[in-house]
Amino acid sequence: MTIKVINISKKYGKITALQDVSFEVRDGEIVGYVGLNGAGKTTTIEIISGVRSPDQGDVEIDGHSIVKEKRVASKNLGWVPELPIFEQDAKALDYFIYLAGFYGISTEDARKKAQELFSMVGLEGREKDKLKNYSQGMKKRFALAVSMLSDPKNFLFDEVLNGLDPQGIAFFRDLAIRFKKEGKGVLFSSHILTEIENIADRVIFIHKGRIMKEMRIDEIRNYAGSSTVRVVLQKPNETVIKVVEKYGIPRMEGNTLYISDFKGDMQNLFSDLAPYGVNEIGKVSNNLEEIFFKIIGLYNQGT
Ligand SMILES: Nc1ncnc2c1ncn2[C@@H]1O[C@H](COP(=O)(O)OP(=O)(O)OP(=O)(O)O)[C@@H](O)[C@H]1O
Repeated sequence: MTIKVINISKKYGKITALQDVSFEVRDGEIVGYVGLNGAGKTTTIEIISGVRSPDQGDVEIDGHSIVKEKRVASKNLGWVPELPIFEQDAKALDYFIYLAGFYGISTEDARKKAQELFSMVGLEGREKDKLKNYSQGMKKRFALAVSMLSDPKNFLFDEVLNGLDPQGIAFFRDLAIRFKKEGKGVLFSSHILTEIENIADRVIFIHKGRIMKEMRIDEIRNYAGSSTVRVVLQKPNETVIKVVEKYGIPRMEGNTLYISDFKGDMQNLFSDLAPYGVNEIGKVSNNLEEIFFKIIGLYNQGT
């Protein structure tokens, strides 16, 4: 177990940003943290990283409390913020060496580390540029290099793909996969489910500060791959459900019948439903965005 979020809550004045949020990110696992803008992702990540305090609850990083043992706990944590802001007039390399000082790394060792890490994040040749002149993508790469100073076992990527070019997106995705292979844990937040579908092992859905659901990626894929049939009936009654049970998992909403995980023949279904007057019949796709909306309760169509 690596990152353990235990019942954290956070309010900003009257706004409840987080309410009783708990989850884990284990070794060698990429966990997607998905929610709409304002759902509470950044607040969660800032609390895990120790830059923000929870009103209640705690986070353990490899068994160390971020609230009570911040120094030890945060040593094993690398954090790439959503919008790294480096307005310093300082040159990237100088600032990197300065920050390395906080980790007890000497200037000489920091220079060596810089060579390795600037090249690793694709910033070689740009060491002498001023940070304020870096592009957003470069700032993210720089934040990543800084986050790797203590060679942490756990990473927090907050909307890291946002605003990146395709090369930058591929870079951060590949990196997350590499970390996973090295047995590290990665929490990867995003407001777009498809963005993390190909890399995450599990997805945690957050909405209005609460965890709505946790799903393994294969469960999400199965869900997306299964089809749902939607039938609008003229004269439905309570016997309909029994009649269509053999086709999948039925559910009535007013005059509309939904059969999720549909297996069978549409013609046969049509005949079986004929006595109830079929107005409309058809398959509904379950794309990832629909699944997302369904899970967070903003969408009632389909299953
Ligand atoms: N410093 C703050 N002061 C007051 N309210 C805040 C502050 N930071 C966040 N909030 C509010 O807390 C809620 C959660 O915000 P948060 O930034 O954690 O969401 P998010 O999921 O990261 O959103 P986004 O995808 O837009 O970054 C929102 O309602 C937001 O307006």
